[in-house]
Amino acid sequence: MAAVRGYRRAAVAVAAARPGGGGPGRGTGPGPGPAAEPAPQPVPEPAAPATAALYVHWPYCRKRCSYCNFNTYVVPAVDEAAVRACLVREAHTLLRLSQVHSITSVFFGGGTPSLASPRTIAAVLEAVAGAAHLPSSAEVTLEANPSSMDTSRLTGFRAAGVNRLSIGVQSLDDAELRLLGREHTAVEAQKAVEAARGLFPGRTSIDLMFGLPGQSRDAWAQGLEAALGLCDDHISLYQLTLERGTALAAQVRGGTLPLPPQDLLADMYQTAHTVLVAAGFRHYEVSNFARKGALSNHNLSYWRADQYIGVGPGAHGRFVPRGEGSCSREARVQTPEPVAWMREVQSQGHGTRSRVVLSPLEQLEEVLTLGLRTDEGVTHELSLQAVFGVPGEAQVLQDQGWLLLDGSGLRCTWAGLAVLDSLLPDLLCQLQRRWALPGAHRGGTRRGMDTDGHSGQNVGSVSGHNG
Ligand SMILES: C[S@@+](CC[C@H](N)C(=O)[O-])C[C@H]1O[C@@H](n2cnc3c(N)ncnc32)[C@H](O)[C@@H]1O
Ligand SMILES: C[S@@+](CC[C@H](N)C(=O)[O-])C[C@H]1O[C@@H](n2cnc3c(N)ncnc32)[C@H](O)[C@@H]1O
Ligand code: SF4
Repeated sequence: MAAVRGYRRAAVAVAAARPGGGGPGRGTGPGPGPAAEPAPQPVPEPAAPATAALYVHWPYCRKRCSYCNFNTYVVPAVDEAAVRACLVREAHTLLRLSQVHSITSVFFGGGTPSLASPRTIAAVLEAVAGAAHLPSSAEVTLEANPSSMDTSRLTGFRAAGVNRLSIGVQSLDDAELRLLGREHTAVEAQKAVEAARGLFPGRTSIDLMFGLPGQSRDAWAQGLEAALGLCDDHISLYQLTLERGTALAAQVRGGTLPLPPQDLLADMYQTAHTVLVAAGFRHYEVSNFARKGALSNHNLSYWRADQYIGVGPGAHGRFVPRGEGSCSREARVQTPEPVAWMREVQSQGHGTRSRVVLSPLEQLEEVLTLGLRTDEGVTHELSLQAVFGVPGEAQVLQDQGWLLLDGSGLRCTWAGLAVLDSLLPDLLCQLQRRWALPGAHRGGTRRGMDTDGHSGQNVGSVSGHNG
């Protein structure tokens, strides 16, 4: 079940081995639990709130970076008027289909949406505000590349309604930036962040990468110090993932570039946690740090498994298509290739490539895998004590110091957050086993996720909601 790709990537941010060897025994999937234990009783909740976050994908970049395999295209010329018209039309269609009354946040990601003109960003926001309520306080983020963000463009984005900027700094070392295939220098990135902070004070975030080929502990510590001197109140730290098909992966696999060993990667992550927490940042998610309350509302919607609508090539969404009379939450993906996507939007109002109804168990699995990425953990949604408060994998993980279950919910310890990926299979096994108990399916599953009991079938055809 694919969640938003960028966030799955961050889930493997730190794969430091869990000490203690094999760890708790792995279950073998759904099966009966001990007869004497009560089955988890999901609490029936009111109907889904008519709110959603909205993601908008701009699928173009000027040049592909050596490490990146996001859904992005380098083309000689973009027909921006056509792309704009399609983004507007698809936003209309999907908003009507979802029947949400209010949009809680908008995120323009990519690709490089700072290459779009402010006019395009304004047109999409006007369409959203025309089809649903878009409160003036809603977070509206635009991802920006330091190579395409001069002050006049930034001013235009702000006038269009953007109120948060996420800048791909990646590194503040020129040699590292060259290795990453970036078009900007460290000084240019610094100037870009300073300009952005002037226009979006308190709401400028930077992306940094670590675990680069040849990167030493000292080089990373220096990079962090430089970033701390420059940053505003939000930092995202991504451990380099070697993506198949990228230039960097070919170089590493060909033996021309070395990757830092696992223990050094774990050490880099720990260093970042220590340095940023000492500087007043809250490590609120595996890859994200914020101070002065500057958490990313949009990304929190993903981790809390709220509804979100994805517009644009390759965008993902999770929402209930109430406009069709449905009350099942679906995982949706739009057609990735921009020309094919535009053709579909022009002919049928949307370019939805796939839609899959999520079963109640699949929804709970998402709640767990996404919620545990945050420092607040999973705080509601299901009877946590009934699922995890009984002898089993979760109990062993608690005894080993990776997990906490108490009156405020289930969450990772700091040590557990760093090895989350290695904890999840055990937890999912326990969830699946407990879910299989008689009586576990009564009632609703969680706030905002009605269910008709279907199990993950692909409902393939996407006709019936043309816009
Ligand atoms: C889709 S990019 C958008 C940012 C913008 N296009 C730019 O690069 O300036 C979002 C972020 O994902 C991260 N990212 C992309 N590929 C990655 C990889 N292979 N490993 C780790 N992080 C990656 C980078 O930090 C990047 O800023
Ligand atoms: C890697 S994250 C970086 C977020 C940034 N650090 C911040 O705090 O705002 C953003 C990227 O994830 C991907 N992404 C996010 N939401 C998405 C969605 N709903 N559908 C498809 N891709 C999405 C896009 O490639 C986007 O550029
Ligand atoms: S990292 Fe950003 S600029 Fe580089 S190819 Fe990926 S989306 Fe484009």
